[in-house]
Amino acid sequence: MKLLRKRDIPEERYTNAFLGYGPEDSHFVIELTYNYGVDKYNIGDGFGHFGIAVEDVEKTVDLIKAKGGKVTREPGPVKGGKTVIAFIEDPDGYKFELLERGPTPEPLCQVMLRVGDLDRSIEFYEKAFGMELLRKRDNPEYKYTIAMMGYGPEDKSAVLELTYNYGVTEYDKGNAYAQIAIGTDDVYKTAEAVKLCGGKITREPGPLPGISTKITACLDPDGWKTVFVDNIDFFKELE
Ligand SMILES: C[C@@H](O)C(=O)SC[C@H](NC(=O)CC[C@H](N)C(=O)O)C(=O)NCC(=O)O
Repeated sequence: MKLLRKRDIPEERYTNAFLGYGPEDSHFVIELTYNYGVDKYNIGDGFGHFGIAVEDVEKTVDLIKAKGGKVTREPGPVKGGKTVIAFIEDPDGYKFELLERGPTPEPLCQVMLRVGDLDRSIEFYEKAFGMELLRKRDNPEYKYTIAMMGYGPEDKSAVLELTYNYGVTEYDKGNAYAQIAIGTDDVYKTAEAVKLCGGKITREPGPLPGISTKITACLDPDGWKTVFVDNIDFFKELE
């Protein structure tokens, strides 16, 4: 990944770094936040992983090992499937799944979150966020079902991988993973749609104090947070 941007906000005592495989105006990126003086967080057990598509999982794992990285699951076909995967962990304990795929414009391809009721989540992300159910796969042998939700095909854009483990309705969300962010043309209409679908607005739509970027924030039925950012305001911020 490349470091795309770093910004320090001393008045709020945090620093951000934005990392990804392409520019922020057209790619999914990871926003890392360092809060002054805080060096440990609880990741909990609800957040799953970020997915990264690579052309050769085995080779990537060798490189990661050579650089002293932590591999938590060796390369091999996913249990109950064919895709070659591996899991690695960053220094803060965030998990990354490496998925073997052909070349893609968006290697940073998944955010996996565990949910307590898959159909409830699918309906929410379809109706409130306008996402599409791209794929649903049940794996009875390993007692889980996944649903891929997104705005474009899995091999070309980042998707949300929702995982339901049979019988598990609640997870500890910890205090480390924060949110996904999605661009919108109208934060006010987005907030209305979220409210109509039973989502909880945690920040009413409007401009952020100090800068004019309009945002709104909400929680899904499991309490996972999403921030919507006005597209035009965001592009201006990047200029
Ligand atoms: C290719 C795509 O389908 C996957 O990678 S699924 C990955 C799979 N997911 C789960 O097992 C989810 C349920 C699990 N109980 C959880 O909550 O994480 C996975 O992680 N497989 C691991 C393996 O070693 O194959």
